Amino acid sequence: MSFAAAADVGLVGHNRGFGAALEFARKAARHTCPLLIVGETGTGKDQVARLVHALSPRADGPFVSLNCAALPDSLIESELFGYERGAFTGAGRSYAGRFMAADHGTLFLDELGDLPLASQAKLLRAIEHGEVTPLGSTRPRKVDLRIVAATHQPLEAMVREHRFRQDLFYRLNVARVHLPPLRNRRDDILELAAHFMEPLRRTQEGARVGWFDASALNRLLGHVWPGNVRELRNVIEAIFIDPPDGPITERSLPSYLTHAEGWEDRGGGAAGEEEVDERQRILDSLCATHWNKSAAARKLRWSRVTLYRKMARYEITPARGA
Ligand SMILES: Nc1ncnc2c1ncn2[C@@H]1O[C@H](COP(=O)(O)OP(=O)(O)OP(=O)(O)O)[C@@H](O)[C@H]1O
Repeated sequence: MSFAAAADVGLVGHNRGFGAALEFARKAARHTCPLLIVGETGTGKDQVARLVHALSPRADGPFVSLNCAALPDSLIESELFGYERGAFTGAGRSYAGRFMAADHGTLFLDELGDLPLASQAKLLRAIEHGEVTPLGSTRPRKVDLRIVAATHQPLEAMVREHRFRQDLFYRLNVARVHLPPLRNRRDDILELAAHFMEPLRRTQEGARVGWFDASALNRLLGHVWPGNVRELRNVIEAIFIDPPDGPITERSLPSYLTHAEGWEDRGGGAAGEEEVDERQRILDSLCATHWNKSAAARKLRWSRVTLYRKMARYEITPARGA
């Protein structure tokens, strides 16, 4: 990955699994196929979506985002597809909607797993036909954009439980970036901490803050980080509310960090990383060969049987028609 490009949108980290995910995102950025970014809350999905847009041929076009969890079901469709004046009570003027606003650019659908089932069907139609029909209109409008979607929810399981449409899942799961949780990339914690401290050090008070002492370092490196990078950023900001003069000790850390039990590494972290790497390599080869599994298997120097076995293991679903 060109880390310079990642740094352009403020992405920091040299962990192998994270680097492999960014590398795949960078490659996928050049294509127009939809991209699905998965990862726990606070792992950087929004940031990666912006990176993909910035590196894409549509970089000069708009980047428009919609958080599917932030709107009530009744408003999602009018927000996505727009409406005509008088389409419903209160529609005093027409509204183009986010799809049209993202024309020639990227539409980022955050928290895709929260999109209501009825809207999922309309979204699929809009993607497949490249057109949207605003509420209250019968005239479809052409739109040319790239969809990047993100979710922290297990979409495969939601498909099995009929909570997410299988056809939309297949349409969006063509290229997938998995961002590892911070607990599986603890080698990035200190670099990220330094990154978040840098602007805070620019004040007179902040400039006197030193680095973490040994006990504070233990706390940082041993914490589970359920809120991932966002939680780490918040912890750093909290330290600078009443900044210490000199090294940062345990006393400067939020109390929940020093009272919580540390995370027991049972070897899962390293294995998790390797798995993320392998999954990315498989997706990379499949995307590069347009999901031709014989060609992808050759690229990976595996037999087709091995590729099928690994695809099943990592729940990699073939794109429709592949
Ligand atoms: N690799 C990184 N380098 C620097 N900052 C990062 C990185 N990853 C995440 N952040 C920062 O952490 C915060 C959360 O990131 P972001 O909003 O992209 O996460 P997310 O996965 O989209 O979260 P959510 O699922 O809750 O929407 C942001 O302030 C972002 O700038």
